[in-house]
Formats: sequence, structure tokens, C-alpha cells
Amino acid sequence: MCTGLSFTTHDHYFGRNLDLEFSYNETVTVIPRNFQFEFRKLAPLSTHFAMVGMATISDGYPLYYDGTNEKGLSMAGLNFPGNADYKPEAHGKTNVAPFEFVPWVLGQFETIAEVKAALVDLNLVDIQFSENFPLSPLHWIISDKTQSITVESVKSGLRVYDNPYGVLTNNPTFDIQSFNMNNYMHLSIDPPEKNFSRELEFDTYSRGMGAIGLPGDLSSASRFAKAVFTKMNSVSGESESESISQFFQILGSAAQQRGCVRIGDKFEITIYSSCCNTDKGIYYYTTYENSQITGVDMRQEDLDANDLVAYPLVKGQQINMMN
Ligand SMILES: C[C@H](CCC(=O)NCCS(=O)(=O)O)[C@H]1CC[C@H]2[C@@H]3CC[C@@H]4C[C@H](O)CC[C@]4(C)[C@H]3C[C@H](O)[C@]12C
Repeated sequence: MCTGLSFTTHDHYFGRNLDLEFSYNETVTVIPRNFQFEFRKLAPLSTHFAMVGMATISDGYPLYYDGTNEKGLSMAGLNFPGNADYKPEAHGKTNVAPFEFVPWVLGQFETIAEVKAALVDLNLVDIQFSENFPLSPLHWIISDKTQSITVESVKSGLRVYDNPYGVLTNNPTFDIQSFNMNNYMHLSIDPPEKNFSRELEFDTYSRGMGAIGLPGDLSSASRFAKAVFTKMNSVSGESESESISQFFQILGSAAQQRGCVRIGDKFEITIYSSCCNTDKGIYYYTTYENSQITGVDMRQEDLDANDLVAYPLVKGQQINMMN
């Protein structure tokens, strides 16, 4: 399971938790403007926007999980098992394989308005990257500084939803996730008002009682409600330090601790949490065992180069010993 998040203070921030029971050797990868992007069914993009994000590199190709381009447009793929349905190639359509979708969007577009216009002709085609990387069932959150959308290729076709929460988790489909939010409209950051019965006395014996009923389990529907409540009520200072701290705290509200979700003989954990300052092009992350924030600034690289630059994750704890 995963949680994606878009958040604005002074700057705009975008990132996600990647929750899984194993990792694919992902790296923070910068793609400069002249990296040759091949597409299976479209002409190559030989110049495009530069981008930074988390990717597994296979045969020199960046398989992006999430990323941001130099214009501040961002995108993340999250698991969508049982619902994702990719299509055969369709003539007259823009046929993009799921693994090409992030570079196709981030390489060419600056705003959600532009993305929406291009999605009208999109067909997410059922082509896998290789034997080692079969099709994986995903849906996506795409954000610019002012708005987010969710893209789902399901049985009935391509669905594009406005996402007023700037949050995405996994199943069910986004229309149902949104509908479920109705069940939480009574939740509040303030102490509860007594509406239960005129004949009974109640005591607000603790702070935080206004949000009793907010789910705390790790299912995707529950993480959605939890992350939306936390994000929509979130209060942050505008500095970089305050903003990224708040961002990681919001992601933390939906993070997975080893031992609570069993997958066979393993446990699902939050492998990494990312937070990209999309105005500055700085990609920050933490990992399950490294609580220190590590950063990669795309503008420190030569963005007119041809070759990708990949930074392996710093995965061990960095402890600031005082004696
Ligand atoms: C598994 C992850 C979602 C985490 C999650 O939700 N885990 C719950 C599992 S469960 O639902 O509990 O069983 C997703 C998120 C992004 C994905 C990569 C995107 C690029 C590329 C796309 C290609 O087409 C296939 C290979 C590829 C490397 C993808 C592998 C994998 O699919 C990644 C890591």
C-alpha cells in the first residue's frame, strides 16, 4: 500500500510513502533535458523537461515510481490491484505503456490543465517493460501547484478525476474513496458537541475527542481518510524546514510499522517517504531505518546533459551522537 500527497505552504511539495515488503533497488534519479526517452508506440522524446524522482533503473531506463519536473508538475504511481485494466493498442490514440506514463507526462507538461487536455487521447496500453518487470496494476496522482487529479485505467476505460484532497492511496476506485469521505463529515479538530441525547451527561475527558471515529488501521480506505483529515487540517509555517517537517508528519499519519501487516512470511513497511519541493526541484526522502532527511537538488546537476544521474538511497540510521 502507499500514500501520495500534494501540499502547499509558501512553496509546493509533493511526495509519497512507498509501502511494500521488499524493494527494487530504487534510486533518486535525475533525468536531464537531453536524455533520449524511447517509447514503445510513440516517437522518442529527445529533448524534454528535466525531472527528479524515485526510480529503478533497468537497461539504462528509469522506471519512475514518483517524480517532479523542472516546471513543478509531479506524479506518483500507487498500487491499484484488481481495478487497473490496461488496453490493447488502439489506433488513433496516444498509446503509452504504464511504465512510460511518468516520463510521458513529466517530460512534456507544465500544468494540470495541459495534462487533462492530453489525457483525452490517452490509451494506457498493456505492454510490460520486460520479463523482470511485468505490468503492475497502478493508478496515479498528478499535481501542479494549484490542483491535483487522479488517473485510473479501469475496465470501462480511462477515468480522470479532480482530486480536491491532494491525497491518493490504493483501492477502491477514486469515486468510492471520495464517497466514503461522507462518513467522516462529523469529525472535528475541536471538542465534540453533545448531540447524542438531551437526557444524558457526557464529559470531554480528553483532547482530540472531536476526531473519534477517524480510522487508525492500515487499510487503504482507512489511510485515505486519515491522510485527508491530517492534511486538510494541517497547519504549517512557510519556511523550508517547517514545511518539509509538516509534510513528513502528514505522511507519518499513514505510515506502516513492521509487524502490523503480514504478507506471507514478510511484513509490509514504509520503505521510503519522499517530499519534493517542486518549486526548487529538491527531492527529500527518509527510509524505514534512516530518519534523517536526505536531499537531492536537481539544479545542482547539468540539466542540459544526456545521461541520467542516480543516487543510491542512504538507508542506515544517521545518529547525531552528543558525547
Ligand atoms: C508495488 C509499488 C506500490 C506499492 C504498494 O502499493 N504496495 C502494496 C502491495 S499490495 O497491494 O499490498 O499487494 C509500485 C509503485 C510504483 C511501481 C513501479 C513503477 C515503475 C515500474 C512500472 C512497471 O510497469 C512495473 C515495474 C515498476 C518498477 C513498478 C513496480 C511496482 O509496481 C511499484 C514499485
